[in-house]
Amino acid sequence: MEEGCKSTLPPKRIQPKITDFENPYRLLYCSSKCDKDGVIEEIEKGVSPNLADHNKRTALHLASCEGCTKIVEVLVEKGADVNSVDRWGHTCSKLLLRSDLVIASQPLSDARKFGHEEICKILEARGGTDPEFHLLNVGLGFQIPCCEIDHTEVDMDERTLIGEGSYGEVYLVRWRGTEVAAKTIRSSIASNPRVKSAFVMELAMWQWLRHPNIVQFLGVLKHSDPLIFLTEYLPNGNLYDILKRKGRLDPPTAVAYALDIARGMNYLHQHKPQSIIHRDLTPRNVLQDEAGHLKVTDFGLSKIAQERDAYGYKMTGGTGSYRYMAPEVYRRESYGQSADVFSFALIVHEMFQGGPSNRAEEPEKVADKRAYEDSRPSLSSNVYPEAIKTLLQECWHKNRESRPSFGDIITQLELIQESLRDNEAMEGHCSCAIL
Ligand SMILES: Nc1ncnc2c1ncn2[C@@H]1O[C@H](COP(=O)(O)OP(=O)(O)OP(=O)(O)O)[C@@H](O)[C@H]1O
Repeated sequence: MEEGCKSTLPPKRIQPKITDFENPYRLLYCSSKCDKDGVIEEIEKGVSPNLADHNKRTALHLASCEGCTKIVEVLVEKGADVNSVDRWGHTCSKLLLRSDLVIASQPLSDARKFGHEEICKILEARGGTDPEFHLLNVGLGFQIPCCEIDHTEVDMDERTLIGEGSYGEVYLVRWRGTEVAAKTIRSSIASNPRVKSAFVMELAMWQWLRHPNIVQFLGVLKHSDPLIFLTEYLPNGNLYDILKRKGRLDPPTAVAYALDIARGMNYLHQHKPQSIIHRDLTPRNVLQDEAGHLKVTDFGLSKIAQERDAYGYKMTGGTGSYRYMAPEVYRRESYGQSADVFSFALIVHEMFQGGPSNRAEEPEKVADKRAYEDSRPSLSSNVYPEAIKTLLQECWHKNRESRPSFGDIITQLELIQESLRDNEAMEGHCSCAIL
């Protein structure tokens, strides 16, 4: 404590912020990470076991997906609703199946989908139920595991344009009384049956994913041409626009945002049986929800962009992704999860900086210099806490094996977040005492 700082007053209370993760995210995060102590700690603090995120995904949904039997036991013991239905209700009751995998919005369905037998038994014993599924065909000539939505349920005439990406336009539409985003895939792209089927297969994978920091996929519009799929609507737009509007973020907000992205990415990388590598993690592919939390979107789709390249289509790098591209990806070498860690570091750097440090330079030139001259953004400004500087240097290390995993990044960011809170509390305490 600083000299002259009296300890007679209680520390100034830090007002909860939109980016505060204490509630409910810690319960949800601990549940998805099978952290039993963390879950018990949160419940003992008074957090409801039925507390849910913006999409009404509860801790039980997450633990059931991840196969965290011990967490499921604790939650049901503490009164968690085994039949809680998320925001999308039974939206995927019409499911396209190739195997006996299922998608649904209830914990039992989540557990069954991932083959967590023991959890299924626990939930069934407590009266857990499972929605109904059907075999359907999306009109591609073969059956694929993808949730299909009847076009009569979405009034495309009432659509509002939100933006445009390299695949097509994105609209705000109403579906069953809820505002959702409708992403269109240009006919020029989707008319190629191979590209279309690659897209739908990626979407099919996306539908299985459920995490508070991953944009929720809802389904593909039946017989749509251009191909249209629905995801949840994130009203606050993307991180690129947020940074353009707000400029540099204060360290607690930047760290909270970084944690959001890292948690979403960790979920993708830990996905079983196959890890999901994003390949195109950029501020434009990170969206903000009403509560101020960030969610990662469009993973896997860049794979198709590469395929499109082979067919003569434009690569996503042209829209700015080059700025975030790992050197090994740019050099067209083999790459893995650590390529996403590299992109993540550049995004975090921008959050502290208020935007890209080399705006004037062509994105491709930037990527080239990173790949062949080991050029990296400057960390000389005093806006970066020391621990953040160290983390960024590790994450954009030229040797990809030296980059940390997202699990490690989360641990480090949580420590940084804690120390920022301590500093804030200490500063508040000191200024109160002095006043
Ligand atoms: N689910 C969503 N909710 C709200 N806005 C969205 C949603 N998805 C995309 N958008 C907005 O629509 C615009 C276009 O998004 P899209 O994902 O098609 O392209 P992009 O990510 O900007 O570029 P690219 O396709 O090259 O990656 C962006 O401004 C984005 O913020």
